[in-house]
Amino acid sequence: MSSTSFNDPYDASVLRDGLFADRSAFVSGAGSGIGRAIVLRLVQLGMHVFGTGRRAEMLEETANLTKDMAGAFTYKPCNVRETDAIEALVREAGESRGIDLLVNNAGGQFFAPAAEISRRGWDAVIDLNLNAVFTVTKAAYPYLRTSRGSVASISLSGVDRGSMGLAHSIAARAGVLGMTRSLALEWAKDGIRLNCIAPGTVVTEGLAGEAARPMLERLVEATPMGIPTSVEEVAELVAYLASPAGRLMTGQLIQIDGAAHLGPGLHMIAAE
Ligand SMILES: CCCCCCCCCCC/C=C/C(=O)SCCNC(=O)CCNC(=O)[C@H](O)C(C)(C)COP(=O)(O)OP(=O)(O)OC[C@H]1O[C@@H](n2cnc3c(N)ncnc32)[C@H](O)[C@@H]1OP(=O)(O)O
Ligand SMILES: NC(=O)C1=CN([C@@H]2O[C@H](COP(=O)(O)OP(=O)(O)OC[C@H]3O[C@@H](n4cnc5c(N)ncnc54)[C@H](OP(=O)(O)O)[C@@H]3O)[C@@H](O)[C@H]2O)C=CC1
Repeated sequence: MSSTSFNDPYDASVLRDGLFADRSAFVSGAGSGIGRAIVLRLVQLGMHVFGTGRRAEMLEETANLTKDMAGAFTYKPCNVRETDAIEALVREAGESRGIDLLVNNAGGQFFAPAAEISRRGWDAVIDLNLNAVFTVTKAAYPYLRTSRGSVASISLSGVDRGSMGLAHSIAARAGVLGMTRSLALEWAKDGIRLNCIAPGTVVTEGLAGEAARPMLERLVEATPMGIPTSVEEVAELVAYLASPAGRLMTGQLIQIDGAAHLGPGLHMIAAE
């Protein structure tokens, strides 16, 4: 186990300043972890980002962090599982500035063996990680068509091979991957590109709240490269895919995980 602190900031920036001047993004789960890092990088690159999440105070903190940056961040709290409300919010953002980039990042689950997942628990995770992604993506379609924009959906490393303790979440993310590939075909004629980005272990508040430190150490040890994924490198990949360099990237699953998905991998670690 390396002595690297789990969440040291990592300078992953390779894209040029001003890259996204006059461009707009919609980011869900913008108040913490990976979503916040994505917002910060996009705003740094000049974008106007509209963010959402349930907790206003977290979104406000993200806003404070963007104050001196080139672009801008505005937000409104919303639960992505409330279909009418989130559709209205996407419309509001789209009508005010358009949407060049949609980032489906809000998500999460509880870790449990499948035999202990109730039907309500299953439905809750599918609702958050699959149904809401479809709702938001469909609501953004008219604006993405106008901008010939792109979509990045945050997935999970191991989505293509299964993961212990995560049957519900992997099923949902595999659904998003299928949706992404299908829409990459359907919407190619509109110039819209859609990709899934699958991080390995990212030591955000969200994961650290679930797993004790020894579990985090096991997660990192199960990563062949022995390094957790930083929020900054996920953010840079999102920005790259939205940039002109990503012009032909669509329908992809990109696992940014230090080879965790190739095994022995995170997918074999059971919740304890
Ligand atoms: C611990 C480490 C294991 C190792 C695994 C290795 C894999 C590593 C890589 C994975 C990396 C992933 C990281 C992340 O995703 S970080 C983000 C983490 N944060 C979260 O996930 C929090 C988000 N969770 C939620 O928002 C909610 O839990 C959720 C949407 C999933 C449900 O919300 P809701 O409010 O609808 O839920 P309720 O409380 O009303 O419950 C609904 C039913 O679900 C059942 N439930 C809830 N928790 C559990 C549990 N822990 N075990 C079993 N069942 C659970 C609950 O009982 C309800 O059902 P019933 O009414 O039938 O009881
Ligand atoms: N950390 C990790 O190791 C990995 C994480 N991921 C995925 O990356 C994404 C971001 O996770 P991460 O940053 O780590 O964890 P966080 O818990 O910090 O982020 C989840 C974000 O989603 C928001 N969110 C959750 N439920 C809803 C909802 N119903 N409506 C609106 N917003 C919601 C939360 O905000 P609020 O609570 O205010 O609503 C929060 O900002 C998730 O999809 C996660 O599953 C994927 C691979 C690995």
